[in-house]
Amino acid sequence: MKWGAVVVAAGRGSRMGAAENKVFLPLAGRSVLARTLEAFERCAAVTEIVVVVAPGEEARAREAVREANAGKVAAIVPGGAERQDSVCAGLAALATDGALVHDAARPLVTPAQIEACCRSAERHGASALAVPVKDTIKIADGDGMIASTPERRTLWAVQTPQAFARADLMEAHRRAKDEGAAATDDAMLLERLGRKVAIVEGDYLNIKITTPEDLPIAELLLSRRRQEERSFID
Ligand SMILES: Nc1ccn([C@@H]2O[C@H](COP(=O)(O)OP(=O)(O)OP(=O)(O)O)[C@@H](O)[C@H]2O)c(=O)n1
Ligand SMILES: C[C@](O)(CO)[C@H](O)COP(=O)(O)O
Repeated sequence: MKWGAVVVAAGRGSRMGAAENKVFLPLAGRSVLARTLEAFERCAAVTEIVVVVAPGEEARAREAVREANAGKVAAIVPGGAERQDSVCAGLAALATDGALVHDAARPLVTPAQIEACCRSAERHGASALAVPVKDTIKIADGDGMIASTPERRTLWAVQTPQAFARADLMEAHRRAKDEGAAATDDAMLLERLGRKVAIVEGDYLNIKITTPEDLPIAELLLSRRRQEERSFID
């Protein structure tokens, strides 16, 4: 199957509290978006990338594409009010049968993880990168009291990329829109139709840049990764 990626970058980054969209903040000398695009550019399984940006941020996105030397970027399209709307806009511009969806705000994703999601989706129909939850999770009632404790061994913290047959995901988005269903990730849209999504175990380093402390952590992780790559070559 040919794989294309929708990289969604059209959020506001309100929890980051920066003066600009967090995906354009610098991370080890390049923007967060450029770092993310580099990973997809380097993944052999991906043939095409669509970047979804907030209207008015197209020029900044083009700059990130240049920084990343991302020749696979086929289109930069405007996103919508919610992440779900932005994914939908990206899917419409993608030409491949396979569709990966990824948050621009997860710049530490690796080409190997992207490839693993593609292979798992080819086998199972759809897949999502995730890690086992380490903490004990509580469900609270409306008064801030603990209501119950779900069995931890069944819990996974889901990340992106998530991989689908493009037609299946477009249909799931169409159904969700018609039925007024909102989802914080794309796997949820297939789940609600009773479709299976396979978990691909990723790693805890594929963090989402969400709040200010995430940026220095990502810098540290990137520099450690570079050191490891250098010592492997030496
Ligand atoms: N309308 C939206 C909202 C989010 N995103 C993208 O979806 C990813 C994950 O969303 P999140 O981390 O929540 O980003 P923001 O919405 O930008 O952050 P916040 O919720 O703090 O405003 C990000 O890459 C973001 O740019 C998007 O493309 N379009
Ligand atoms: C898709 C996602 O990154 C999976 O962890 C996450 O759900 C995005 O959520 P957010 O509310 O947009 O931060």
